[in-house]
Amino acid sequence: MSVLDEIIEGVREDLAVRQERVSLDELKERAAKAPRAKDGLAALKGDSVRVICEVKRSSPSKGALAAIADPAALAASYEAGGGAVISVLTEQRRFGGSLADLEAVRASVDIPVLRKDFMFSAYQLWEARAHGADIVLLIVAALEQEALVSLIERAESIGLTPLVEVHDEEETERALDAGAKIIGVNARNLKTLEVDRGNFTRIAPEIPDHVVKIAESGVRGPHDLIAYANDGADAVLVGESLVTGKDPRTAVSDLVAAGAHPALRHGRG
Ligand SMILES: O=C(O)c1ccccc1NCC(=O)[C@H](O)[C@H](O)COP(=O)(O)O
Repeated sequence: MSVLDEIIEGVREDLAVRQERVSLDELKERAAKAPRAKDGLAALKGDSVRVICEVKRSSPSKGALAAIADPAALAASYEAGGGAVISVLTEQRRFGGSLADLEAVRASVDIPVLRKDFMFSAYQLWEARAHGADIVLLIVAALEQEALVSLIERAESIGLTPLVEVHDEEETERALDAGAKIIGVNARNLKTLEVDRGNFTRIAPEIPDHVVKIAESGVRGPHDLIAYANDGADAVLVGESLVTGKDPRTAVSDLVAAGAHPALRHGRG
């Protein structure tokens, strides 16, 4: 079984428990009371390279990364550093996250919040909205085409912005066929868990200009952001280097400053 299949099996089991406790109708009621969703698309494209900052305690590739006792405080420091979006990993077994983290982060920042999880059902989208998410991740490798199309439509219909994640050219074609407006190219191979930043270099030219391009994984500092930006990234998604560093606010502001350099402005905005 692949790592992705293993993760999804655990997510299905945990989801079944939550579905026993909270009905879809209850979730919809909570979602109706949640503050209006923020515009994820607008936050991710502009005349500088945007930085998506992740709350990530652990990962299948690295194990424990950081305890993160107060995800709200971490998110606030990301926002203070100039982050454009906060990504909250809500998967529990391998990443140590939760919907409580999502809710705490939502309450602590004004910028859009991404629920980063392994989504395959409308119930999870309603959960995301009910707990304050503005953006949701949809991983092409985890979804049949019909499900991908339907989840994109459903997400948009409830006010969420879908970020569609791909790993290769075939998945990119599927994402475009499904109508994705934001595509994240993940440098992390889901079979080997190795990071190859060249993935973005190879795949970005396949993505039309009107689609927002996000380079995910493997950003260790400004030099990686600049390399991704030179290959056409509108935004980068950064986890490990921020949660393992000493000063997340400064690390984010260094990335944001690099992304605002006039030399990177060509074709942006
Ligand atoms: O991080 C992992 O090991 C991982 C394994 C399997 C599926 C997804 C995984 N990570 C999720 C992500 O996409 C990253 O958290 C995100 O892109 C940030 O990457 P990084 O800056 O390298 O932590």
